[in-house]
Amino acid sequence: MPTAISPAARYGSDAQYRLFDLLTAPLRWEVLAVALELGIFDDLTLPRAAGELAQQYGLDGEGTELLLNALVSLGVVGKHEDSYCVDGGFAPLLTSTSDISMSNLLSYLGEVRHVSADNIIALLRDKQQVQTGPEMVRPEYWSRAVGGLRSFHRSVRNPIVMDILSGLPCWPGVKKMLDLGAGSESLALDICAARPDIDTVIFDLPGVVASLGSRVTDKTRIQLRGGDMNCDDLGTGYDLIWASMVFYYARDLTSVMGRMRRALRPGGMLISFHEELNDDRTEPEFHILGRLHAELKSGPLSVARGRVRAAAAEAGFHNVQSFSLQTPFGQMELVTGTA
Ligand SMILES: C[S@@+](CC[C@H](N)C(=O)[O-])C[C@H]1O[C@@H](n2cnc3c(N)ncnc32)[C@H](O)[C@@H]1O
Repeated sequence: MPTAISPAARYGSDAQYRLFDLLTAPLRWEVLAVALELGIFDDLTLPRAAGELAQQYGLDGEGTELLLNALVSLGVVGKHEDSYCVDGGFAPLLTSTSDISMSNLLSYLGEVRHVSADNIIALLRDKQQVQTGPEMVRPEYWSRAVGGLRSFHRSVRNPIVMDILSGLPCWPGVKKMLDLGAGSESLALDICAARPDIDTVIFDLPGVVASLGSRVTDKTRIQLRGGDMNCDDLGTGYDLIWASMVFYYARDLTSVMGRMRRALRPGGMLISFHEELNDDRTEPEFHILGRLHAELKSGPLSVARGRVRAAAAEAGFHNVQSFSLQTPFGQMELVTGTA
């Protein structure tokens, strides 16, 4: 007998789908954050039953199974015959002992970026009254952020940066470079390992630099320089300046660019690595939403489209060029110029 009803393959409007997806979005993160907090991924490198894990953590058995099923629905854990195991592609990123673990990074970024609806309203009403949230324009914020930045650099960012640097035509000739607003010693260490003939200068705020000293053992190859890029001496004779996600703190970007141009040897290269927003400052979503908490707290930070290129040209850089790159941390713009 043919069935009396013939359901449509897909009901509802795109807008309805989008709204239900937005409703679900925070839960995706909360479930992942719970698993990171409990260290579940470290215990799921081999298949385990929900009951076993519940017993190990002293948790409710039924609830643990619900949580594990939710992790399976996210696609980060697999389930086979009632045993759970972290998915192979995610294992090195989510287990805490892996070299490229993102577990500390995700917890750090979750704290920095996420903000409750109540706190957004409080920030909109009177941000001076809100005691919490990232104050990225204050030097003290960056002294506390070093661990989070280090974990970002090691797990995700440095392999991308090393690929960019080693692809530069000028790279084989680079003997001295500056990592401006480095945030951690991690890139300098990777450069030192790949190219022991390069001397790297790490320039950052004095509080940040002070906390990096103990991690830099080879002080002949890696030099630490504390200061404010707006007014303090950046050093001289660089073949390359790498400036990544630091221009938000330039009081006058053209003037800082001029200081960088003079710090380079003639013919040396500046590389800027920053996001760029569209002219309406509404895209890309990753940067707009990701910065909302920090910007509600401290005012707009993100770099507008063309801003770096224009400042580089105004400051006298030649052959200014721009390249858009897709990265796991959003679309980025690489701007290069020659001194
Ligand atoms: C968003 S982090 C970027 C770190 C790293 N460059 C990266 O790409 O991940 C911003 C960095 O700029 C540094 N910074 C902020 N203001 C600065 C200033 N006036 N002079 C030099 N560095 C500054 C901070 O200490 C921090 O390390």
